[in-house]
Amino acid sequence: MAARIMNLPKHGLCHLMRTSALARHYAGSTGSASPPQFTTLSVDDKTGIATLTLNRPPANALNAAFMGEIARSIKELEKSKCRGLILTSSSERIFCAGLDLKECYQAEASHLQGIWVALQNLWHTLYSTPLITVALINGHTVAGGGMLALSSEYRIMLPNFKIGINETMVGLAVPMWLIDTYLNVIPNRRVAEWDLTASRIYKSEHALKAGLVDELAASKEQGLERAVAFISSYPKHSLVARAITKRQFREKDLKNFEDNRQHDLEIFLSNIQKPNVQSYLGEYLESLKKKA
Ligand SMILES: CC/C=C\C/C=C\CCC/C=C/CC(=O)SCCNC(=O)CCNC(=O)[C@H](O)C(C)(C)COP(=O)(O)OP(=O)(O)OC[C@H]1O[C@@H](n2cnc3c(N)ncnc32)[C@H](O)[C@@H]1OP(=O)(O)O
Repeated sequence: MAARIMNLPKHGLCHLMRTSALARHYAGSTGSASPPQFTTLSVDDKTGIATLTLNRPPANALNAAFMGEIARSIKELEKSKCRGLILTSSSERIFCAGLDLKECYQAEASHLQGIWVALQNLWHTLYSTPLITVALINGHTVAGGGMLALSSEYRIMLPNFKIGINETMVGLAVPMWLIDTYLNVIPNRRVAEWDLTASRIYKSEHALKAGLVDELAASKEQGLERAVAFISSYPKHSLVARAITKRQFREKDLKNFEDNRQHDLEIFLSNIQKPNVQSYLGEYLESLKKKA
């Protein structure tokens, strides 16, 4: 792929800013002059396809800064009239392990609020984007990581990894906007209800059979080729009509979310601060450490 890291394309399909200009833009929108820290973004000039690589070792766990960075990149790509976006990970084992649980444990309410608002914004940005979105799931992806994959339009996964939404296992309810996102992929309500109440985690091969992912690829390289083929299958002249159609499919879910945004935040803050949830989180974090 003739990709360049944050460089100006020749043909005008993508009008991305150079890195320094992007940094100035971030400064304007966030009050911070720092350039992207946890992601790399490359754009193929010829295809107009961007690849956003998640790079927050060891697990691409989502904190507010990381989520803000992903959402801002998507917004930039929209403005640049890029055609499609491939989300992938720099790790060979983990696509995304969901929220950074270390930051959810014994944290100040204001910090927890920042995390949840960033998660809400990221979901809204990804779920509503007119870009053609593909998650190239080259590692485990659970909880908030599952959200990233399921909010994309097409999922290509490498073998022998795990995917799913395991919030009830962490002791918390799945928010309605994530249920809607799940139903958009697995429309069988009984299966979706069972999966989400039971915190069901699928292995890649089973996820393909269940329709949770669309394709398996033998390697990241093959997955990238397949992702480009999927995005390129939409002719240029249909992109606007395509985006409007996508929006119409997702509009009800987006409106439900907007109507309940504040309530959703309050539920999260109340649940996450409960002593039993915090105590479970502490044990869960210990169990993750012991694995190492
Ligand atoms: C708090 C929940 C709140 C609300 C939920 C309500 C609504 C849901 C809406 C969507 C939002 C979701 C919330 C979440 O995302 S909660 C996050 C839940 N995540 C998990 O349960 C994943 C836990 N991790 C794993 O299961 C495995 O790590 C994984 C399968 C991803 C990879 O396994 P592998 O064996 O390859 O690696 P590990 O050795 O386990 O991990 C490597 C290092 O990464 C650290 N790690 C892993 N996950 C997290 C995490 N979520 N946060 C912070 N750190 C994480 C792990 O400790 C290892 O670190 P080191 O020991 O190497 O330092």
